[in-house]
This record gives sequence, C-alpha cells and structure tokens, in this order.
Amino acid sequence: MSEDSWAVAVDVQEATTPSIQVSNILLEKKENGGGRKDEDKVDLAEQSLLNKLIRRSLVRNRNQVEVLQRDPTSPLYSVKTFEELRLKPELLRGVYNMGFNRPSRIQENALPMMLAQPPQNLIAQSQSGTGKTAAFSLAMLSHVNPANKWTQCLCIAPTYELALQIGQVIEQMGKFCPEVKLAYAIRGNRIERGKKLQEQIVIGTPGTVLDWCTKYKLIDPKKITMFVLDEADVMIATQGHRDQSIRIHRQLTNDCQMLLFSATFEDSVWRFAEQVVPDPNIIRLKREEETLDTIKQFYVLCKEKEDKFTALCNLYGSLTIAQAMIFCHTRKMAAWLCAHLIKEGHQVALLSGEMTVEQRASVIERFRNGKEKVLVTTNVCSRGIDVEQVSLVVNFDLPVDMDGNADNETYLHRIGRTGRFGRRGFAVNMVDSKHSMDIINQIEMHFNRRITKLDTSNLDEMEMLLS
Ligand SMILES: Nc1ncnc2c1ncn2[C@@H]1O[C@H](COP(=O)(O)OP(=O)(O)OP(=O)(O)O)[C@@H](O)[C@H]1O
Repeated sequence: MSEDSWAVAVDVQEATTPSIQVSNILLEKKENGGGRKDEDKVDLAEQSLLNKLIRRSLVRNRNQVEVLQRDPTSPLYSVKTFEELRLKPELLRGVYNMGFNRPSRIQENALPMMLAQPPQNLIAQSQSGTGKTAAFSLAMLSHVNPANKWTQCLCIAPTYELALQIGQVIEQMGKFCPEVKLAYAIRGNRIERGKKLQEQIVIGTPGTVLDWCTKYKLIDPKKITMFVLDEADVMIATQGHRDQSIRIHRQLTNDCQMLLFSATFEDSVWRFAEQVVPDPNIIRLKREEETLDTIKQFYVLCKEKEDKFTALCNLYGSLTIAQAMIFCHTRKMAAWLCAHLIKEGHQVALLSGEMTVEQRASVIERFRNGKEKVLVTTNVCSRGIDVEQVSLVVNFDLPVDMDGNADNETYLHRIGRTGRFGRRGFAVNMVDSKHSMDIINQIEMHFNRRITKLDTSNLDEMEMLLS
C-alpha cells in the first residue's frame, strides 16, 4: 500500500466513524499542531514528560553496561554503594532521603566518571527510567562550591516542563545543602539585565539559557565548569534547539566538563553528541529485549467495524479476568469504541492524544491501580505503560506503517514482554479485510510465531484457547 493508501485508510476510518463525545473522558481538546488527521503524533518531549510523571521507580534492566573509556589503560571504577563516592554528608543524606539504597546499573559506572578528578567528559545512553537524571543531579550538587556565588553548573533540557522536572530532583536531592541554590532559565522567568546570578546551578531550555549567557549576561559562560545536556535525542528533534545548544556550548571553555544524556542513540544523536562532548567516555545500557515467547496470539475474522465490536463484546468476559488494552488506529475510533463499550455497561478508560500530558498520566495511574480493567487507546499513548500487568491485548486495528505494511516493531511493543517478567499473555487481532489478513501473515512470518484463528462465537473453543 502506498503512502496515499495509508492516508486513505485513515480518511475512511475518519469518515465512517461517527464523532462521539464521551463525557468525563474526552477532556479539553488540545490542538495537535495541525497534524495529519486523527493520527496521534509522537511528541518526544511529551512522551518523555509522561514517562517522568508516571514513573514510580527505576526501570529494571539485566543487561550489562557497556563502557568505552577515553583512555582504555586507566582503571575502570564502578561503585556498588553511594558511600564509596565520598559525597558530602548532607548530599548523601539527600540521596538516602529519596529512598535510593544503592546506585542503579548506569549510576554504578557513570557516577565515578562524573565525579573524577581531573574532570572527564561523558556521553551516556540508557532508556528512560534507568537513573540518568538522578545521576547528573548528584554530580552537579557534588561539583559546585557553595562558597562561590556564581553559576558553575549549567544544565539544558528540551522543554520548560522537563527542565522543571529535573529541577525538582535537584531540589529534593539537595534538600540538606541549603547553601546550594538553583535558578530556572525558562520562559517567563525574568531577571534584571546585567545582574550576575548568584545561583550555583542553572537549569533551563536552550533559548533562554542562550539569552541569559549572551544577551542579558546573567551568567558568565567562562565560569561554567560543568555543562549537562539532557535528553539529547529529544533536543535535536525540537526545531532550533540543536543550534542553540551548540551556540551555548561554543561559549564555554575547553576545561568545562561536558556531560550528555540520551534515551536513544541514532546516528543523528551520535553526531550531535560528538560535536558537544570532546574526548568522551561512553556508557551505554541496552534495553531489555521484548519477546513474544510467552504470548499466545490469535486472530478473529470479522466483516466490518460493528462485527469487530461484537467479537470484542464476546471476548469481554475474558478481557476482565485481569487487565486488557485495546488498540485502535485513530483517536476517533478509540473514542467510538470506548463510548460503545460504556453503553454496553462495561467499565473502560480512554487514553487519547487529545488529552494533556497530565490527563494522560492520571488515566494511566487509575488503570495501573486497577480502577479500570480495560484501556482503549491509540499507538502513541501506550508507550510508558508497563505491559506486565496487562494479560490481554486486543488489536482492534492492526499496527501498520506509513506504507500500510505490518508495523512489526509496534506489534512487538504492544504485546511483547521482557524476559524478566516471563508471564503469560494473550493477543487477539481483529481482521476485517484481505489486507489485514496479509498483515497478520507478515507478522507471523516476521516473528516466526503462529497466530491461531479464534472463533469468538464459540464460547467453548474460546475458553479452551484462552486458558
Ligand atoms: N539509585 C536509585 N535507587 C532507587 N531509585 C532510583 C535511583 N536512581 C533513580 N531512581 C528513581 O528511578 C526513577 C527513574 O530515575 P531517573 O528519572 O533518574 O531516570 P532517567 O533515566 O533520567 O529517566 P527519565 O529521563 O525518564 O527521567 C525515578 O523515580 C528516580 O527517583
């Protein structure tokens, strides 16, 4: 299918799905930057913020950390306790006060490098939730000399909200270091021109930080001794931020310690990182791979949307045994489905790109706490939800890429599990055309896993297969 036909598919679903107002569910409508139709767009910065809002603890990861040292002959230090870092007692108290008992996997290696003397530059990559923010917050708090009343650490993040989130971590961790002060270089925070900042740490977005350094001269970039660039992947995906970051970087001295963090590492991020961080040590923690090994996969043949709905209702008893997620192609379809399920008396929640990040975080929180057993959503919103607690995934619409081919990665992401949580799960795919049957075949071939036909009108068979 060409890009056109993919667009046509969205248009068709748009046209044939009546608009539904789901009271209390579809909250205030957010403009989607004039994006394409009803498809949810991946906004990396929003995604990152959502992850931060819903995260309660470290993401577990059993992979080994890969370390590439600038000087391979120097010994590699790693720590198993925070004590080994010889932090100031009030900072150590702040760390323990946050409930951290021991360094996370990435922190074990990153912290000694960041705190080493003479200073070392670092590029670190690991998925969201593995402890990067906590690591560089600790490094900044440890680095500053509180007696010096000027800015020594500068940290930039891609958005206002992300900068605030990082600031909160620094404030919490530095709770027992009252003499260390923090300023936010974010829009709306006006400071008298020419007045030199006394705060030792400044965190902000690239545009405002650049203004504070060059236009308003609130910060003397030559006195910055630690520069942190967080969420490099999100940064370069945001218009203008890449150039602004490089311009800030150019103002700094060669002695300034450069630290760069990213959740992903495509070539473009890598090229950017190399520009900003000379002679780096590199630390990478690979994501734990998701697998389909413990998932039983099915497909249900349906004629059209209403038929899919009937099949879903037949399945409903099984859905609510534990928790289920239902994926739709468009927001409109998700809203339609959710409204119809509610009309049938089912208790379901809707997670849609129309909601603000805070609203989405609260829906996910309710679902996690088991207040709703079934969550209807589109692709984009699902990221960040731990699927371990979800035992049944229904692809009401199959995942397709822009060309209309099977989107295997999204399929795996929707239903896969990491090895650690090898719990069993079920995936049911609704097939309503020859094209969607082709997609099922492509997915079967790609993963070399059988997808079995399920007849939802045959309760006995269903019970047998789904047990
Ligand atoms: N050593 C630790 N022990 C226990 N919890 C930790 C530790 N380090 C960080 N955490 C907690 O784990 C969660 C994720 O940490 P952090 O935000 O630093 O990760 P991250 O890699 O920066 O991810 P993101 O970019 O999504 O914030 C937070 O709730 C944080 O408080």
